[in-house]
Amino acid sequence: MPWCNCCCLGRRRQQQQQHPDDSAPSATAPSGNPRNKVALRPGHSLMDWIRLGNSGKDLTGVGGVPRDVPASELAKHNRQDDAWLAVKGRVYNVTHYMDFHPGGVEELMRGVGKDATSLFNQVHAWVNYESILQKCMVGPLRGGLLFSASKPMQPLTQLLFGKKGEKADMPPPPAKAIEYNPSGTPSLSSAVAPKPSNPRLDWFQQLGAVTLVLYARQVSRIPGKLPPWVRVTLDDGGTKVSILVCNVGGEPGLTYEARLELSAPVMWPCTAVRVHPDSGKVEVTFKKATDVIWKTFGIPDEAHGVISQDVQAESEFWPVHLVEETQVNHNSKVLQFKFSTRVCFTVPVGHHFRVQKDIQGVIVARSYTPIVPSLKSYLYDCDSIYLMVKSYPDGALSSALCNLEIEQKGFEVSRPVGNFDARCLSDASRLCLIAAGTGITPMVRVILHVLADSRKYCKLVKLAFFNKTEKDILWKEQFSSLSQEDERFHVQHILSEASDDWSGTRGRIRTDIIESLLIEKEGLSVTDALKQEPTFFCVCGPTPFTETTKRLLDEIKVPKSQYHCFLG
Ligand code: HEM
Repeated sequence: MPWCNCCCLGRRRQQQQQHPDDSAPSATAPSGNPRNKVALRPGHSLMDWIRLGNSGKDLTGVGGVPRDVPASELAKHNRQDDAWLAVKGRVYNVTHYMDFHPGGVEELMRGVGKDATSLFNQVHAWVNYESILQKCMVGPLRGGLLFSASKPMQPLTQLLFGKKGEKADMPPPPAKAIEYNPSGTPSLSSAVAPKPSNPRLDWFQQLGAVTLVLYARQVSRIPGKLPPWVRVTLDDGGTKVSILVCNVGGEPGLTYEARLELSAPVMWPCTAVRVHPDSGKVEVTFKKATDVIWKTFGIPDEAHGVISQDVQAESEFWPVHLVEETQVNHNSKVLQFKFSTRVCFTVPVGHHFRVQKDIQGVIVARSYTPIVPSLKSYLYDCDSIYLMVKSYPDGALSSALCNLEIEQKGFEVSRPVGNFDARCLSDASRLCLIAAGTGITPMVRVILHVLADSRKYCKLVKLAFFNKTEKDILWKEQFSSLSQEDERFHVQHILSEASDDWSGTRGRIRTDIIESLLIEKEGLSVTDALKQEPTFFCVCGPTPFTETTKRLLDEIKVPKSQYHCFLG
């Protein structure tokens, strides 16, 4: 078994050892929490760094004129007061960045004077270094390979002298495509490992609605397989539809695109997108623009039916705008966004996406797990996204999000990212959720997913929710109402800085709190409790919280296959 599918932390480390140059999207922070970072001195936030970059100061140390850097020259700049490093074929002068580096000077020094690509990727492949360090670039590393990073690389001249916010104009590498072949046999398979078969297309209609159905491959629940998700787009005329199915047959990054020209226009947004993870069946329903029975659904367009290993996925971002906001507590809001173009996604339970914004010429990004409008009404428009955002005083992105005006644009979201397969919950009759702060966000859809299961197999969902003070607790009333409405759901609040009148549990994550989730009868051991009731744990919070909880679960001998840590 290459890695444990049920623990992001385990997977992340193993991946790093095997494949230092692979990005590990599953390890990105799903909750929007700050990671395990050092405390930066006042005046050294990301916003301060952006201001310094825009101040006109030469941060390259070489007058801002790009030049080739041989490895021998790079090696000489290995001191804290004269520090260069190379990432993915480009050399950066990080001397001024030292005190701004969220991981601290000591960590950054590990990469100086050399090609730090592998080290960088091992620690945080998702970091948008090209944008953050754009004003520090010395030039290409002579003999080094220019990689395509999270976005297509920007040409050197543009990075050094380009206009702010300008889009990269170097084309991304081509997708390795298998052209549609009506016989169902892929005509070119050299670059794609698995042998996919083209999903079958079907449709049905009512007077006012049409449903397009794709039968993609069945998805087995085994490590390494990912649940499918779907992106739907419609052109302004309402007839050209694209349905992109991702992770076809559970194969990470394998996509199939149905591109159809409909017989008559339909309305946007689509009224439903359903994905059945086990069968791989996808259904997309549109309201017809005119109530009339169609003779055919239409015709496939010439680009229909391409199966490809999607190498552009990480550079695909979609603009969104704010449509509504709800204050949740003193520093957090639920923000409802809509896509600004005719696109919508399904996001698998426990998956997240990157939200990014150009802030004074620097692309600042953070991961957020989408939630639902509320625990009571969790049906919403296909083209809406709900984010729970906590505003951090120094958080460039979170404060920009929390200070948005209605209808304001400027933010973009990526495709869904993650390695969680919610089907791992289906064998558990008891689910124990351990969350801290905004680490609650992945739990929201996990809870609703389990409680909505028509088989009602899960008898108990227990949430242990850690916060500092009572006013920090997110959705306290909503969780309390849910526990009154559904007797399977229980919530326990634990506060680390509780006021004197707090009658609930106090402290931080510890063994007895975890055991109390499991052991209902006095004297029962953890092993017996686990045997009596098949149990699954989900954990999410800031990285130290998650690491500690993982260690405690290991200590009390909860099998690794029975917990999942969302790295926060
Ligand atoms: C190559 C040597 C480097 C090492 C060993 C290193 C190490 C670290 C560590 C340990 C952290 C904190 C823990 C974590 O977030 O997981 C961190 C955070 C961070 N580092 Fe680095 N770093 C390096 C290079 C860089 C470079 C070149 C940049 C350029 C922009 C950078 C930007 C950041 C950012 C933005 C964070 C915060 C990440 C987040 O909030 O998700 N680091 N780094």
